[in-house]
Amino acid sequence: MTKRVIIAGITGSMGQKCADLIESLTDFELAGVIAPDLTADCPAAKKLSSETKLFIDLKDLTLAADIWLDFTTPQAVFNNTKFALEHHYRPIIGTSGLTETQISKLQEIAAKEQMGGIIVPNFGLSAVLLMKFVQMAAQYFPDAEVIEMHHEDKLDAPSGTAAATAQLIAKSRLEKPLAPAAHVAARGADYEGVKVHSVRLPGYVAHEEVLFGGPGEALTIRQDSFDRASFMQGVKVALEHVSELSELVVGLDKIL
Ligand SMILES: NC(=O)C1=CN([C@@H]2O[C@H](COP(=O)(O)OP(=O)(O)OC[C@H]3O[C@@H](n4cnc5c(N)ncnc54)[C@H](OP(=O)(O)O)[C@@H]3O)[C@@H](O)[C@H]2O)C=CC1
Ligand SMILES: O=C(O)C1=N[C@H](C(=O)O)C[C@H](O)C1
Repeated sequence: MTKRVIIAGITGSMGQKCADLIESLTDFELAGVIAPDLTADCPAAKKLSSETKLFIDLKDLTLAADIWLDFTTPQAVFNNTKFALEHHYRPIIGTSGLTETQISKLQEIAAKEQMGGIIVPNFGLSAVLLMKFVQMAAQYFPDAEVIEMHHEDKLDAPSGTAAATAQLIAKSRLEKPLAPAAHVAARGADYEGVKVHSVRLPGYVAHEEVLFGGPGEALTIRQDSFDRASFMQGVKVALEHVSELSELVVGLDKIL
């Protein structure tokens, strides 16, 4: 049966790419889209089928749909996900910026509503694998720092991927790091004792490097998204499998 999808953030870079993806898939249709400045004559709306409903505010959104695909902003994502769960749209959340406390709260709501869904810090396969590999490395190299590099339009820092990577390193370490955690700006932000450095430059898309250091040796793990196309296979997998989830999970590896 065809699954009906709502895209939140349709006027953005990822929202646009996801609309094209859904258009190309036979088992999915774009039932509705939402963005605060959306108008019927804006370029994002003009490309859509006349069947797709346009919304600018959650309070007006009443629609029969199966899936909520969110690429909005760190400010909007918590309320959007809550709304999706409470209206029984299965959330696929690509937007960065959810804190651990917010994720726990959303997982509680999902359990109460008996809804499954997925929060994906990064849909790129190279980033999913990087996050697997860093967990292994952190068991042997407790000293690690993360450098994330993104395009100049990225609003938030550090990236959701870097925050998730730092948390995975912190959880996987078996010993305390040796390096002192000096709290000065030049040493980066501190995520559970893992330093994270954010770079914003034109020409970049989305990149992450994790440096591990030990006595007399070092290990570097790096991934690069050179194009947003790198995220679309992961979005497709999430669309295909989100309905199999019975809780709100974090990470694309949960359904790969
Ligand atoms: N998980 C992953 O693999 C990836 C995640 N991302 C994340 O996705 C998010 C979006 O990225 P990107 O598309 O590049 O960003 P953009 O800034 O291009 O798009 C964000 C869009 O969200 C819209 N928006 C803002 N508030 C709301 C709201 N309350 N409801 C609906 N729409 C809203 C904005 O509209 P307006 O401009 O009118 O405010 C804008 O169109 C970011 O958090 C980014 O980090 C990005 C790439 C991959
Ligand atoms: O804003 C982006 O571009 C990206 N955001 C996500 C993040 O914050 O980690 C995923 C990817 O890095 C691209």
